[in-house]
Amino acid sequence: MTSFSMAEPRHPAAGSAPSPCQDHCTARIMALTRGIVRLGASLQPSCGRAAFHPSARAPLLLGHAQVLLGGLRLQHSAPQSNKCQWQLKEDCFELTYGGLVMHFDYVWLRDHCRSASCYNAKTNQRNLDTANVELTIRPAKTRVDDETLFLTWPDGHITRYGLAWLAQNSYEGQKKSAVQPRILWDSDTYTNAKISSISWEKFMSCDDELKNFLRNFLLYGIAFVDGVPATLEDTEILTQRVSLIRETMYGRMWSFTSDFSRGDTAYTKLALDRHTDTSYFQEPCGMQVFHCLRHEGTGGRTLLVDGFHAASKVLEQSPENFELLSRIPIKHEYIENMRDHRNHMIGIGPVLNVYPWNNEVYMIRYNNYDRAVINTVPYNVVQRWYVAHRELTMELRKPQNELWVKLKPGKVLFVDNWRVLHGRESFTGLRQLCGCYLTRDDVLNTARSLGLEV
Ligand SMILES: C[N+](C)(C)CCCC[C@H](N)C(=O)O
Ligand SMILES: O=C(O)CCC(=O)C(=O)O
Ligand SMILES: [Fe+2]
Repeated sequence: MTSFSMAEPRHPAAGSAPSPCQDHCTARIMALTRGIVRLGASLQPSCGRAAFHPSARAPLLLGHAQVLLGGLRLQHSAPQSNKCQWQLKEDCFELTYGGLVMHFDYVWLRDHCRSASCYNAKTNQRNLDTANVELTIRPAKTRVDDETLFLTWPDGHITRYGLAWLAQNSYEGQKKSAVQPRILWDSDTYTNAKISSISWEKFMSCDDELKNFLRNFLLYGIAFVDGVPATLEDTEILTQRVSLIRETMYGRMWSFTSDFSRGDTAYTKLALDRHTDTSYFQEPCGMQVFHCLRHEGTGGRTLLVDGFHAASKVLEQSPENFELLSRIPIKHEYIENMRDHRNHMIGIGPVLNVYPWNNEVYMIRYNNYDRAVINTVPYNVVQRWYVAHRELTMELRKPQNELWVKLKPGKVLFVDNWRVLHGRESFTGLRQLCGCYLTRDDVLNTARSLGLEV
């Protein structure tokens, strides 16, 4: 399944300036239109910007395009060049470019005009009032040159679209690629990947190292920093290099031990089965940071399991169970009576949250402790949901999927709480853990600012 495999990283929008790989791409497109690129032949670009060519990102479309190009019946259209063909269809504008057949709704085209009066390029915001676009609008005139489509609208306004821009922003060009590239893992594959921990000094001082750290964190959903001074303050400084801290009812930075100071099993010495945290938030916390400041005793190892890997197995084995887990809304709840007030949190959403256009899982909400009463579906659906939930649980519990680590003072663990489940072994003795939750948007923002395409 494409959505679960490691997809090509996304590339920045190609500008209109010719890129060094353009000739290379053009040659391939010409080859394609002549039908001499074999199905399955790799279109991997030989230069970094070749993703401007849509089929470089979606080589699977190649064979499809060959067939279609061979049998295209063109109406109201003019072949503009070897690599681009278009036709004004009744309900959409059809564009074939770089081996990709795309369909654009006419209102969409008017709405996405990037002219100075319709779009503010300084703020990257739309100026055009979409509500003023006639819903039956059609272009009065169409022209395509090598790299640009020109549409003249009935009122005379002209929109220019880069063909590469259209390819990149079309449904067809987008649906096969993962929004968030990832490498699914079990214990062996993660261990064999030998992702080295980054040292605290490098993490704090070198942007390239931080970028590398974030790349791995986003690909695997976990990452470690070593040699961090074992204090809450230093842990806080560390995390702020990556993101804003997400404050919750547990505080901003938290530090906890088995004193049952809060009404939750986390604050005991008991084992905790694999789970995601804050499933009882409408938007569960994106990332979690753990730093074990001290442990004098036995046990207490941390368990990590790749939830996306387990979900991909369910999809492979029984799509109907995957579907149930991604459709049925489930409630999670946190009820805590504090001395002077009460916390009551409710989060509702499916166990597997997927993007509908590519079935890519972007968030798993799995916490059997905090799952609330199911009353959102009738009993016969509940039955099927339990079957699906069981299958996912079995996957999550396979010993080969369990990565066990012992957190020690100095070793900080980052967990993508939308993906990787954590748990812990029971323990004896004094054990103190500190950490915080991070705002997912800010982690991704930092990653993008360092040049990562996520
Ligand atoms: C991390 N910290 C100790 C502060 C909170 C633990 C929260 C535990 C809760 N059952 C959940 O899974 O969300
Ligand atoms: O004690 C631990 O290692 C983790 C406990 C836990 O699940 C949590 O704090 O979210
Ligand atoms: Fe937890």
